Amino acid sequence: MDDELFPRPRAEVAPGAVHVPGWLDLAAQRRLLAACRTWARPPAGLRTVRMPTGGQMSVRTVCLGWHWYPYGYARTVVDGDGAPVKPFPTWLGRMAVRAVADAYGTEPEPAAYDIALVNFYDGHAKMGMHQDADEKSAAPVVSLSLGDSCVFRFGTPGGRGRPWTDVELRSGDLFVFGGPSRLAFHGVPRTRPGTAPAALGLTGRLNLTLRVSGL
Ligand SMILES: O=C(O)CCC(=O)C(=O)O
Ligand SMILES: [Fe+2]
Repeated sequence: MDDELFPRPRAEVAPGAVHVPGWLDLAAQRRLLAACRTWARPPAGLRTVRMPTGGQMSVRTVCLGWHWYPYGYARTVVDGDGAPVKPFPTWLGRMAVRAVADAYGTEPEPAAYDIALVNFYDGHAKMGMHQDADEKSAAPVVSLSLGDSCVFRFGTPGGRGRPWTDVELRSGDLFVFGGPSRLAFHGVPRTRPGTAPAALGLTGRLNLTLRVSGL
């Protein structure tokens, strides 16, 4: 976006992990938010994920293309209402390809993006350090953020502990992680409630990760 008081530069946080601030302008954020609201509706809508350990995740999630559950992918909501997962739209796949090219400064290369995980964070939600490792493809993960800012903690593939870099992700920001960082541990220790752009009309934070299943 061009209305930042101080422009935030594109930054390579780790090899293959690139933060592109303000990649989506307000109009694009609004369109994406409207789509998320549609996807959140049942059947196969927003749900709370229960972990095999008995706890539950504090984010609420809806999936497109493939349904993620701990720890795998299915075509139906196997740990919820059993409905078929909503389709992954072709426009979202084109957006993912463009995002990777913009982040890496390369020509767009066709890639079969076929999964979106949409996570909703209320003011208390967070996400522990984890790897996105249930995909068979090594294609980069594309992350788009809407609404409240958050602290996005980006570590290494070696383990969930330090070293890591804390990046502030704001509404409209893009973060791509691939190559040597594809399996880096990452998480969201906190969001910053009340920081969403007023004109967006979202209380809380949404994050979409777009992935290639390789399935
Ligand atoms: O909310 C974020 O920025 C990260 C989400 C994430 O890591 C995931 O969905 O696997
Ligand atoms: Fe993740």
